Amino acid sequence: MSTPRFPPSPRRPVSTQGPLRVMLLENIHASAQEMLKAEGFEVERLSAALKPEELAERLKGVHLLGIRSKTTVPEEALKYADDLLAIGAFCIGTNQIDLLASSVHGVPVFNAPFSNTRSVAEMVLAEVVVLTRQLFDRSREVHAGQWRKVATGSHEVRGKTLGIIGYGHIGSQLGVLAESLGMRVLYYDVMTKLPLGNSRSVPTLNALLAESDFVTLHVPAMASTHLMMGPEQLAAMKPGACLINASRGTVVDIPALAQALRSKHLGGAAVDVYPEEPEGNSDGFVTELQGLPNVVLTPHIGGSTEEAQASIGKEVATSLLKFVKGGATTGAVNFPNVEAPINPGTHRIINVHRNTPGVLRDINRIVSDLNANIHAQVLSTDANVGYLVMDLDQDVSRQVCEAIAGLETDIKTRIVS
Ligand SMILES: NC(=O)c1ccc[n+]([C@@H]2O[C@H](COP(=O)([O-])OP(=O)(O)OC[C@H]3O[C@@H](n4cnc5c(N)ncnc54)[C@H](O)[C@@H]3O)[C@@H](O)[C@H]2O)c1
Ligand SMILES: O=C(O)CC[C@@H](O)C(=O)O
Repeated sequence: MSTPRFPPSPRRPVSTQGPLRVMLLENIHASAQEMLKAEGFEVERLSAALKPEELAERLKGVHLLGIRSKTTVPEEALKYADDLLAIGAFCIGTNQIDLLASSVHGVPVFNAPFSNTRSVAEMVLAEVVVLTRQLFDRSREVHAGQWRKVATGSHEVRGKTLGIIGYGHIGSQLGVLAESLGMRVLYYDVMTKLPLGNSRSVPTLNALLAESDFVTLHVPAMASTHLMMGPEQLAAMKPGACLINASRGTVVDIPALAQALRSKHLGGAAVDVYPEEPEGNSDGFVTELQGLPNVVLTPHIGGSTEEAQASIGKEVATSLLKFVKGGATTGAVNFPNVEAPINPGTHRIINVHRNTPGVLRDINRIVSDLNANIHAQVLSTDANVGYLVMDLDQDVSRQVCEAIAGLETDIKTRIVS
């Protein structure tokens, strides 16, 4: 775990006077824009990702940032984003964001942990059939005027074994769908998971690779999953087996996969995610896998269905609104989770501070010196930051807010009135 680098204390509350500014990147669904606009926010919606330097520049004065998987949010982009209240990752993966830096800059990150999982599971199931029947190759041939009616190497999926690596929201749904086609389902996960249907967990990755006709990856991008399918693991797969990766591009060693396909050790592959992906739809793309037989290449569209995107738009916009309006951090992936009922007739102070001893004492001294009455106070901390939601009498709330923002330990303070 890297050491947190706290920004200098802001000395002033975040200004939330006037309409809040929202920047949505990467073609986030219009459902999010509609919800945020309905609250009176100024919403700018762009179709592509921004490079970190441009992002840093354009984040000045922005209160809410919405991204998907292509926008990298490094610490540098957060340094001058003094007004940034929260980031919405309109997807599942949050590996593109420096979560520690966001947390110590007082910026919670919200994602959509379930909304696109069914879409991914359906696409992967389709790919199992497409690969075993070599449908894309046959289709390409007929498009080119070639008639190759062959059965060799084509199989039914009934009775074949699907090996799922990562039995989370996607992997477990996929297992249930695959059983409905008569497949045998094995899974390997680092956590103990409830097997659904007749699926069976195996104790090691190698045990899964040795038995599976199809191996599909559904793990997050993290140090322990980096290149987890390398030359050794690919060699451990059954001859003629197919590999599917719709998780993250860093999980599979692409040159090793290309080699395993060229040598015909593997019978095919479907790849949706790549170590480096273009930022927008007009950019070109090159991978070593292009042109190989029985290889399905898709442009990171596992979760790209209208149903999933509309639902993600609403889910993440709802989290952002609950945070802006009441300070709720439930579901934030990098922040202490707090959700306090609204106290009508009070003003709510939202404060993020360095988690060092004595901060609550200092804050309560300010409240007491200003003779303010506390109606509610909820504090939750993690290793780096403390997150405080406090409801006060309206007449003193602004003074209290300004005094708290002046504390050495302060990271971000605002008032919701
Ligand atoms: N292609 C797409 O468009 C698309 C869409 C959605 C999600 N994704 C990717 O799919 C990933 C999985 O999504 P999910 O919703 O199922 O996540 P999840 O968190 O529900 O499940 C991930 C599972 O992987 C397991 N795991 C972690 N490290 C492992 C390891 N080393 N070996 C085996 N298992 C391990 C976890 O214990 C967990 O059960 C996401 O993190 C995201 O990167 C891609
Ligand atoms: O929509 C995207 O950009 C990412 C989809 C997927 O990889 C996710 O993490 O949810």
